[in-house]
Amino acid sequence: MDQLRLVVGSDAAGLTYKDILKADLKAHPLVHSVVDVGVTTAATATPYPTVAAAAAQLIAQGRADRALLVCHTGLGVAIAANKVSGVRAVTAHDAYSVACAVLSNDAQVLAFGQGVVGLGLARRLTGEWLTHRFDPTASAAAKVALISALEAEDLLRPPAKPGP
Ligand SMILES: O=C[C@H](O)[C@H](O)COP(=O)(O)O
Repeated sequence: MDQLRLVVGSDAAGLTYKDILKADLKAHPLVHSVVDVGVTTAATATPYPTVAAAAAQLIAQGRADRALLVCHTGLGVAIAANKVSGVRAVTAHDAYSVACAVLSNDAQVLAFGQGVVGLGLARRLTGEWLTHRFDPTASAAAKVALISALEAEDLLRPPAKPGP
């Protein structure tokens, strides 16, 4: 199984978990590298969208394979990461969802809530997450391609106003 180039990031509310999970990841045989986009101290006020965008952009640029993001709930970092074109981010706190996020949705970003999930479970889920790989020949791929098509066609843009 290929090693993964990872990014980790958090706001101050997710810093404790982010640093522990980062250490776990750096020691894992399925991990090639870990880039930390911050924050690095509890006094750092960088807001969660800024951190999430920095991590997601590394993925969109092809400089990382996956990101693990932590905030208080795991919700805000996922919402923000999903604003970066080509990035699919989910919040998941159970093993089945973590597996399906990769196998079904080809999500590159996993988000945890430090205020939601226990540290032991977060560490276990992180280890399991590393073992999952999306199969581009699976039927799920066509549905993931539809997500990409939504971005490419910019279907969320308001329709042009009719002419006079
Ligand atoms: O989703 C947002 C996160 O939980 C964040 O850590 C806390 O955000 P808030 O301070 O805006 O509630």
